Amino acid sequence: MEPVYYLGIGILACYLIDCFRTALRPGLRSLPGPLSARFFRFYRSSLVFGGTAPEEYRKVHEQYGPIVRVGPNHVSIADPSAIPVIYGIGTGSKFLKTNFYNTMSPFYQGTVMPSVFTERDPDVHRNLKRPVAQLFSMTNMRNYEPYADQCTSIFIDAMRDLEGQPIDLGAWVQWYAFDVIACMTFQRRFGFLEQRRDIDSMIGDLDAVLHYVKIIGQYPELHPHLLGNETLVRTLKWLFPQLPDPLYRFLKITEDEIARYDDQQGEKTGRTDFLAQLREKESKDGQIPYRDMMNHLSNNIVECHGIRSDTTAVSLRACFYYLIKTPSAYEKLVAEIDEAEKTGKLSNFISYEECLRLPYLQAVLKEAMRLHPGVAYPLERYVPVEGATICGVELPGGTNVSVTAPVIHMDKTVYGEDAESFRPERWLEAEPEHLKLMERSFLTFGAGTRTCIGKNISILEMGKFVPQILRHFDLEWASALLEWKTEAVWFWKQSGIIVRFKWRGKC
Ligand code: HEM
Repeated sequence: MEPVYYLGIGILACYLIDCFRTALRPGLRSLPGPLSARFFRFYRSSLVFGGTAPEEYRKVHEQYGPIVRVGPNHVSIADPSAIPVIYGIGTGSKFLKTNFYNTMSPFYQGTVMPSVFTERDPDVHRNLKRPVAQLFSMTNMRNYEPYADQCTSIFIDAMRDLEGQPIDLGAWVQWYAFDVIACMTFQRRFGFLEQRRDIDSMIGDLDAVLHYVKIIGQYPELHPHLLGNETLVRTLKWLFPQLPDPLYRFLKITEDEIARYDDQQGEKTGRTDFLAQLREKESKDGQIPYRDMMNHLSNNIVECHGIRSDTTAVSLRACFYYLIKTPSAYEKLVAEIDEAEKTGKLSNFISYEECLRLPYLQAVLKEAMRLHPGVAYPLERYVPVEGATICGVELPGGTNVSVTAPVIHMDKTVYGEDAESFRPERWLEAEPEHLKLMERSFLTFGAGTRTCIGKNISILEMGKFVPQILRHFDLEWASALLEWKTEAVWFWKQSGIIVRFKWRGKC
C-alpha cells in the first residue's frame, strides 16, 4: 500500500478516536439526545441549515426533554431556570459568548473590528460599551423621536398614495426600520421609503452575506480561513472586483457621514442623532478614537453581516401579521387607540411617552415578539472552566450551552396551555408573581450582561409606529396564501405579508 494511504487511515483513526473520546465525555455522556449528535456536529448544523431552526429545536426538545445534547460539545436547554444562570448579571458574566460570534465581526482597515455585539472578552466589551450606553438609555429616547416621525410621515403619505392596492408590507417595514435607524444614527435616510425600493440592492446584498453566518457559524473554526482571512478577502476582491461588498458600502457611508458632521460643526444644526451626541460627549469626556467611532456608528446599521434594523422589521411584521390574523385583538387595539385619541391623549405623531400609556398596545408588542422573536438561533455561551450546575445537571467547563427564544417562549408552564396562540391579554391578566416569571423567560432581547442595548430604540419605533398606522388605516390581508413564510438565518425573517391599506379618514 502507498504511504499516503497509511497516512489517510491514520488521520481517519485519530478522528474517530477523538469522536469517541468526546462522545463519552464525563458530564455530557448521560445527557439525552440523538446518537449521531454525540459524535458529529453535523446533527446540530442540520437543525439550522434548512432555515427552520425554531421548529427543529422545538421538535428536539419535545422528543428528548428540556436538556438535550445536540452536538459533541453542545447542549441545548429549554428550561427558564437556566436563563439567569447562563446569561444573568452574576454567574452569567462568566459564561462568555462562543466563537460563533467571531463570524459576525466585520473587517475595517485591514483588521477585524469586534463590536459591542460580537466582542467576547468581558473587559474589552465593558470598555467598548461605556461611551455609548447612555445614548441607548430610556431617558435619551426623546432625542430620536423626530427622526422616527419623519419616516412615519413618508410612510403614511406612500400608503395614502397606494391605498387599496396590495402591497408587500414586509418589505415596507424593512425600508421603514432601515431608514429610521440611519436617521437616528447620522441624520441621513438611505431613501428606501422615498424611492419605494431596495436601492442598489443594499438590503438584498446584505441578506445574501447573512447566509454565510448561517452555515459557517456552525463551524466557526473555519471562519479565520474564509471571510475572516484578510489575505483571502483581498484576493477575492482583486480577482472579482465586480462582487458586491455590502459591508464596505455601509462602512464607507459611515465615514462620509462623520466627515459631513465634522464639516458642518461650526453651524448650529440642532442635531440630536447618535453621531451628534457622541461628538458632543467627546467635548466633555475626551476624544473617542476614530475606529471606535466607526465601530459604534456602523454597529447601529449592520450586525453580523446583516441589517441591524432587521430585528425591528421582523418584530413589526409579527405585530401586523398577528393583529390581522386575530380580529378580536385588532379591534381591541384600535378601540384603545381611538379612545385615547377621543380623550386628547395622543399627539399628531404619537410620542414614546404616550404609547407607553396604552397597555393593550404594549401587550400586543410583547406578545408578537414572544411568538416570533427576531433572533431565531440559540444564544450560545461557554460554560466557565470550573464547570457549572444548570437545572441540576453538572456540565463540564467549555461546554457550548444555549437557550433558544422561540423554544422557551412556547413553554406552557410559563405562558399557559395556549402558549402557541396570539393572546396579548396574557400579559395583562397574569398575577404579579407569574408575570415576573413570564418576563424572566422572555428572551427576545437576550438577557443579563449581554442583553440588547438597542431594546429601547426598537420599543420606541414599534410603540410609536404601530398605533400611528392603525389610527389612520384599516389593514386587510390581500395575499392568495393564507399564511406568511418564514426563514431563520440567525434573524427569523418573514415574507409574503401582502396587505391592503384603507384610509380611515382621520388626519
Ligand atoms: C426588536 C428589535 C431587536 C431585537 C429582537 C434584538 C435582539 C437582540 C438579542 C437577542 C441580543 C442578544 C444576543 C446574544 O445574547 O447573543 C441583542 C444584543 C444586542 N443588540 Fe439587539 N435587538 C433589537 C434591536 C436592536 C437595535 C435597534 C440595536 C441598535 C441600534 C441593537 C443593538 C444590539 C447590541 C449592540 C447588542 C449587543 C449588546 C451587548 O452584548 O452588550 N439591537 N439584540
